[in-house]
Amino acid sequence: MVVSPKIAPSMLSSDFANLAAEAKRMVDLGADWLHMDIMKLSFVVIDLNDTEPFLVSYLLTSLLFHLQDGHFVPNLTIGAPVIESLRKHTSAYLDCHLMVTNPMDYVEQMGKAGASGFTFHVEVAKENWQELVSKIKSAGMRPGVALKPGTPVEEVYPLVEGETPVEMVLVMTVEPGFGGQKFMPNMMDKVRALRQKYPTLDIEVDGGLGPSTIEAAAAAGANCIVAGSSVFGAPESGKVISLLRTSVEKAQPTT
Ligand SMILES: O=C(CO)[C@@H](O)[C@H](O)COP(=O)(O)O
Ligand SMILES: [Fe+2]
Repeated sequence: MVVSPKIAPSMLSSDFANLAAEAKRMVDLGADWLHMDIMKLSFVVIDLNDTEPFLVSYLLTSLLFHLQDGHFVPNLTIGAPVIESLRKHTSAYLDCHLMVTNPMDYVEQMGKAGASGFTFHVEVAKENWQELVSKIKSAGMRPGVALKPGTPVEEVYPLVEGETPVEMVLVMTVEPGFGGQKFMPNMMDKVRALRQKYPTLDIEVDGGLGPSTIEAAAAAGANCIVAGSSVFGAPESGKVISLLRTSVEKAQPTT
């Protein structure tokens, strides 16, 4: 075994009202990591004519706050307070995927909240990735870098080879933003290129993974598998988790 499989159910597809119980259920069914998608709202539509003045002022203040960051993806999910609450209920590895435009702003709070891995997007960290990676490590988290489908894989090479390297590359196999989308098989070229160059690197795939797509991802060399709708939507989630693991194990070269 060169790299060990890490099966990471995406909690984006879980019942948010029962997050702690859902996390325990996944760990009991064999999950190695819990994948937490942290996204920021892109745009707010409000009808000002029909709104109380105090609410208008509150909404405008929030909107200004959001605009400092929020235009990476058109969705709003969870943040550090939820990670902090969940951490009280589980010791599992919380694999946090930050879909925000200013990841640096979140390092300290995510570290304090109890995040285990902090994966930022290369598209928004071209200028400051070295400082970002150092801060993530100092905050006690494992740094990872993600790339969107349209981003060439070469863009992450310097981050893997840097003096303070990232420890995981996350290849997006759908456009970031939502669960339940269709897997993009052509992204496997990126995974193959990464695996050939870095035999022991953790390579994560995220988006549309499940029984019908895992073979392609595992054969290309992915070992960390994020799966949301295929795991939570299955009648027997544990069977899907085991199948994902077996596929990764089978595809590994034996040493
Ligand atoms: O980062 C994302 C979406 O932006 C993912 O982590 C999804 O949550 C994966 O969900 P499925 O495609 O497996 O349903
Ligand atoms: Fe994700």
